[in-house]
Amino acid sequence: MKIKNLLRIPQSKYPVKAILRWLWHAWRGNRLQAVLNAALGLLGVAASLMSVWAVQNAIDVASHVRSGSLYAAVALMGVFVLCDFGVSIASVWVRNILGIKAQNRMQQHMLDRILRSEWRGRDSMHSGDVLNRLELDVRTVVEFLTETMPNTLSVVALFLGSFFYLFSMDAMLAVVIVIMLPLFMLVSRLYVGRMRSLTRNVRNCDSRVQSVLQETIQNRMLIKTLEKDDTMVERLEATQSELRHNVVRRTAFSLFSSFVLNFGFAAGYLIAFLWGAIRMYGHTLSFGGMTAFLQLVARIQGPARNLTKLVPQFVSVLTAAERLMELEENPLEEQGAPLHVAADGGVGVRFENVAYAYADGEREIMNNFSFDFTPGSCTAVLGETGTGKTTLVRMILALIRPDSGRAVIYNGRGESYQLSSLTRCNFVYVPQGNTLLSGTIRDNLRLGNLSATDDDMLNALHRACADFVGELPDGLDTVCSESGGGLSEGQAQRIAIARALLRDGSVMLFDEATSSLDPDTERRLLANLLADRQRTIIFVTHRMAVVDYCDRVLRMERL
Ligand SMILES: Nc1ncnc2c1ncn2[C@@H]1O[C@H](COP(=O)(O)OP(=O)(O)OP(=O)(O)O)[C@@H](O)[C@H]1O
Repeated sequence: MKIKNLLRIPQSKYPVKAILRWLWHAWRGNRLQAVLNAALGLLGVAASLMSVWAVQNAIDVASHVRSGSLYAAVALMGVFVLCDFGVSIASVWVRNILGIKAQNRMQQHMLDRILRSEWRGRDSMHSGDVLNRLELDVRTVVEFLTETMPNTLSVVALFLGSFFYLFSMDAMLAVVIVIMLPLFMLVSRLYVGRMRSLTRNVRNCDSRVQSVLQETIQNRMLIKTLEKDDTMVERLEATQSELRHNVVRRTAFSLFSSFVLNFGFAAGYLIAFLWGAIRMYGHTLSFGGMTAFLQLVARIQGPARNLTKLVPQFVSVLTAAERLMELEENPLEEQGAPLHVAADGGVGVRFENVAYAYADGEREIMNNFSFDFTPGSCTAVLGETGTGKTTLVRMILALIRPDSGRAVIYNGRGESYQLSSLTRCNFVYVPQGNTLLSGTIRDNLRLGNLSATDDDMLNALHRACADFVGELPDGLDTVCSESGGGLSEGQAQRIAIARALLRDGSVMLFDEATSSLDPDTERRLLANLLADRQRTIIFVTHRMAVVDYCDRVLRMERL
């Protein structure tokens, strides 16, 4: 690889200033741990510097340069060693216990932010990528904020302390070190730029590997039936090989940089040694002084080495923060108290001249669309595939917004409100397919209403024609695996309907919600649902049996 190529700095998405501002906000949530770590680090520095002095003192006493008790001098050395032990035990405790708390807090914050943001009809990132960011990038950022940064403080303090000690012994050498600092800054700037892009590539590839793994595991039954086990393993190998390639490039650059750095350190130590030896030869430095001098040079090189080790960590955190900032790119939905529309005289939904096209879509899905789902009505929404039925449901639930025109929820009192995330509380929605989560049936039903009693749940299950739950050996406590595993599609669908019925909304929205039911169960379910005519009902369906139960039909046409 050409050295010129190694040093090339590519552009990054966010300016460093914006990333640092983001990190500063994140740090404010983890102050306690960071401050504790910093305090422990500084105590460690104090103990370390005192032990340099104690060693010099003991050697000077032993070589009669200074008077005093040798035993007391060695005992003092012991005390500082013990202090060092104490500090390191305390910092392991703080790191492990408070560290996991800080990580959990940041994960919760990020998840909350993702859930509250706008969705716009399609996720821009693969869920495997999002998970990878929530696990690894959160860990990198938290470790940096709560460990690396406070440790940097102590490393800098140790560096400065040693520097002034050295200055008092040999001003000339200390000044030479200061002169070298700008050179170090320049080299590290080049290094950071290049390393950032290499790290970004590695992290992106790692996300892709996780995405392939997750999708394969999630769909392993489908893959088995398509007999594509080998294809998926090959796909994993292809992404992994890309990851390996990027890791090799980063490692090559990292080794090259550390070779240059270590060469510099080794040369520095030899020069310092020669300098001290010449002074000792000329009797301007004692044996104890020479020992302390070499220890100090090592103690300056130690923190300087540590500072250079911080640079790759700094690079990693810039990359991790950037990837987390991308998770926060989607704007937040309107936040505030839910807007419950009073159900006096029933609640309806009205579309007035609505136009809509997906941002990345090729055509308009709605154009001058008007329809009134009047209070208490039961409407069947029909239409060929791709005509926009699901888009209509998304708009009612305010997951997407009209490009023009008005979509409102209103009641018999004449109050009307623009559909938004705040009006979502008025809807009871049963989506297509199996939407149960892992946990017991009770856990799933509680998602509909956290305060529902067992009686409420059994009542809702009865209305959803899911009385079979009562006959299961564990009843409501029956455990389902992911996506309602252990239940048939039709059983899972009816539990999902019961879950929706437990929600207290005035408008019920069913998106192909009876597709897995046999005709008899479907008829009983529809009769139960329509017995409650206080609610407005919207069925998106292809099934004629459903249409027979509805009093109105909305036919969606392809534009
Ligand atoms: N997130 C999206 N981005 C871009 N285009 C989309 C998006 N979601 C849907 N579409 C397009 O919008 C059109 C309407 O889709 P929609 O899902 O609303 O149809 P549908 O009537 O519900 O179809 P089906 O009966 O097959 O469920 C389709 O042409 C589809 O390709």
